[in-house]
Amino acid sequence: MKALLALEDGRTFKCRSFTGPGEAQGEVVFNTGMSGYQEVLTDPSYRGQMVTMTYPLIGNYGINDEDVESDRIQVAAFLLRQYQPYPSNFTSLRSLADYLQSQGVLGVHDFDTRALTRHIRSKGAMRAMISTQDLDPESLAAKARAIPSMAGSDLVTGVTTDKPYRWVDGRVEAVMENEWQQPEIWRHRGDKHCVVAFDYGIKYNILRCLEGLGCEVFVVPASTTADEVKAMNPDGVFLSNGPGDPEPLKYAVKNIQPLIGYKPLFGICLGNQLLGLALGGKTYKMKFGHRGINQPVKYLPTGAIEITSQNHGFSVDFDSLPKGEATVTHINLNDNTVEGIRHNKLPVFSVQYHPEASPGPHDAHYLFKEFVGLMK
Ligand SMILES: NC(=O)CC[C@H](N)C(=O)O
Repeated sequence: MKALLALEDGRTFKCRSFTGPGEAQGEVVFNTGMSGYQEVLTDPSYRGQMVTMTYPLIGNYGINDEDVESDRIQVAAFLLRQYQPYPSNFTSLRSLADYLQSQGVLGVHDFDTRALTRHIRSKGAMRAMISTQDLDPESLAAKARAIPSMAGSDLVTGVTTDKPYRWVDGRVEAVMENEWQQPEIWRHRGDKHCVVAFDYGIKYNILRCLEGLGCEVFVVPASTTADEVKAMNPDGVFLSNGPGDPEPLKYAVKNIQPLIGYKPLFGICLGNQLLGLALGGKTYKMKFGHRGINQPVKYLPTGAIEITSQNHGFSVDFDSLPKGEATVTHINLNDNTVEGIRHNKLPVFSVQYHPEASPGPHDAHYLFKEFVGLMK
C-alpha cells in the first residue's frame, strides 16, 4: 500500500506500508543501530517521534516477549529501507508487522532511509506527517508544520506511571492504595539497597540492572514530591530517562532539588538533563541528537573511552553548570557535548547515555555498581 511522508520543510519521501492503512505525526529521528529494533520501538524516550533505522534490513529476527523496554510500542511510526517478513530466530514469537499492527502503529518500507538521514543531518530534526490516505505533498507538509514543536512540550506526563509500583523478579508488581506511604514499605531493608526511582519514562532494563545488583526498587510517578520520597526513606534515589524537552518539566526540577545531598542520587539521560537543571545549569535542543549503539564517550578523569548506547535530542550546556559545584565528567567524542556530570562534594552523578544498553554495548555497566557502592 502506497504511503507518503512529508517533512515540515516540504521535502517528501514515497514509501509503502507493510502494516495496512494509517497516518502518523511526529518528529523524525534516525537510529544507527544494526539491531535492537524491539528495544527501540518500546523505549518511552521515543514518544512523539517517528524513527528510521539506518541499517537497511529490519525484521529478520522477529519479536519476542523478553526484549521490551516498556509495556507498549512508543514510537509514532517506523520507517525502514527493507522489511523482512519471514523472521528466523529461536526467541521469535511473531513478525514485526504483526506486532506493529496489533498496536495500530504504522510501519513503512521501500523508504530511502539514507536520503532522509542525510537530510536530517544537514537540516536538523524535523516534524513530519506520514499517511496512506492523504498522498498530497502540500497538504501533508502543511499538516507537519501544524504539529506542536517538541521543544517546550512536556511529554513525560503521557508516559509516567499513574501509580507507584514495585519491580520484583523482572516484572511490574502493582501496590495497594497508599501502601507506599506506610511507615515501612521495604521488604528487604538491610539486605538490599532500597531505591526510589522517578519514572519519567523508565526503560525496563534500568530496573533489571538495579535489581540484578541487589536493589529493591520502588518506581514512583514523575510528580512525586521530595517530601514523599523522604517519607519512604530509601537508601538511594534514581532519575530515569524519558521523552521530550527537559526544560518545561519545572515540577520535576523542583522535586529533585531538595534530594541533592539527601542520599546517593544517580540519573540517566533525561535524568541527567533534569539533574543539570536542578544544579542551576541549562539545556538546549541539539541539531539532530545521538541515537545508536556506537557513540564514543570519554571519561575525563581517566581518559578511558567507552562505546555507548544513546537516544537523546537535548543536551546539558557545557558552560552552564555552576563552577565549583558540579563538573562535566564525560564528553561525546563526535561533537564534544556533555555526556555526564557529577556534584563536586555530594554523591550525586548522572550520564546522558544509556549504561543499561538495551540495545547496545555494556561498557558502562560500572555506573550501576558505583551507585550501589555509594549506597553501601
Ligand atoms: N533517552 C532519554 O532520556 C532522552 C532524553 C530527552 N528526551 C532527549 O531527547 O534528550
